[in-house]
Amino acid sequence: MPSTISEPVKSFKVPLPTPSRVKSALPLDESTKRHVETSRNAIRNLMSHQATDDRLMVVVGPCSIHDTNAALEYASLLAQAAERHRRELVVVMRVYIEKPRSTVGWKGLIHDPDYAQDLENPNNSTTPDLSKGVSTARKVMLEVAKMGLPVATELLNPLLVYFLDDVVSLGVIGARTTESQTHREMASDMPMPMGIKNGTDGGLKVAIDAMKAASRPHTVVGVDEDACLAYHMSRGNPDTFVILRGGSQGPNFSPEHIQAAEAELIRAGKKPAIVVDCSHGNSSKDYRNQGSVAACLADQIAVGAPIMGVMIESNINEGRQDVPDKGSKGCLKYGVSITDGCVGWNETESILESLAAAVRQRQEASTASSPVEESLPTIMVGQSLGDEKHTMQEHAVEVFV
Ligand SMILES: O=C[C@H](O)[C@H](O)COP(=O)(O)O
Ligand SMILES: C=C(OP(=O)(O)O)C(=O)O
Repeated sequence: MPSTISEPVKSFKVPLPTPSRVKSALPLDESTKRHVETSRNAIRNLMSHQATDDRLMVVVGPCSIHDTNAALEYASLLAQAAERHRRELVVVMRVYIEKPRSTVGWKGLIHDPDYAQDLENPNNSTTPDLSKGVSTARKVMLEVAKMGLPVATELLNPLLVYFLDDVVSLGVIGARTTESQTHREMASDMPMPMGIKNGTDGGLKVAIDAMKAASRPHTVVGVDEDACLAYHMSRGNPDTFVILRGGSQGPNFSPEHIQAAEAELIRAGKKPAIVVDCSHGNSSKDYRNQGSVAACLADQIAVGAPIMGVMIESNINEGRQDVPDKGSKGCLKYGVSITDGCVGWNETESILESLAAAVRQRQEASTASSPVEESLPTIMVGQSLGDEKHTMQEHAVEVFV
């Protein structure tokens, strides 16, 4: 007969350092701090369709990071590509150190920082090790940021985000937590722009509800400098946008989906800033489809669709591998995802090329058709949207004055 557990949880057994201790041990230097601030502002500008920045954001990188050496090799390839395309693309690296699981599975570097090393050493089975994980995750993000790449990550555990919030340029709320009040409270407290995915069923309303909730102040529970539970009022985060990632009802990256999403955002009084994920529900969870999704998005971008950014799951080598058991020496393939399948580096480069070419076309078209009014509906929309008595162009004028 199974024993019944009815005792309440009395205490947590393994202490974690406080976020402020880890931040002081692994500080942001002044130039990295400036880089984080500049890239957050660049993303904010893209969200508000500033005429001063007509580039496309591309959030690209591994589904998850399990091997920090491979992650940094990937980052150095990406930093060079970002430099090549700096006139067309704002390249942000996915540095995903925590994974939401549909049921169970590997939960990410922050829980299991020694995963790759432990595989090589059958006597070493020390995981999970969150104390080390928070520092390992912070170190890899700092390294990526120092290479000049803005860091994007899914903010999953609302207590762990405070170990990383100063180094992340773009936070994401994933499809499994978009409807969660705790995550909306966390988003309202974050100092960076936040992308909010549609729900796993493809529903956009939960993401728009999350944007509305995150824009307001909330009571948020965290820990103080002495590791005691505490709370404060968040400021409210006005810088949120939706990420269309498809879902169980199918993909949502077609021109009709983008137009419908734009209309829904405007009806809800939100800026029509839309990022589209080429992976997940939009690729039917097959990484080999990401290239054709990106090609369809490039066609739309070239003719001025209101797509502010694109997300791609990419790694050094393509595909995925099952998580080998601890001690399976030599089993782990280098630079291959242990979560979702990713496109490899060569394909990533050609996707970036084609997105950059689409942006050039869009830039050329907008320079050629200079009358400002013609391009107003998609490039000048301000935060005061939502009043249906106003036309888009009137809103644009409000933003200008
Ligand atoms: O992005 C990664 C996965 O899609 C997400 O973590 C869910 O994975 P799972 O359905 O394999 O658990
Ligand atoms: C888990 C992810 O995405 P989603 O929330 O869309 O499933 C992800 O981008 O890693």
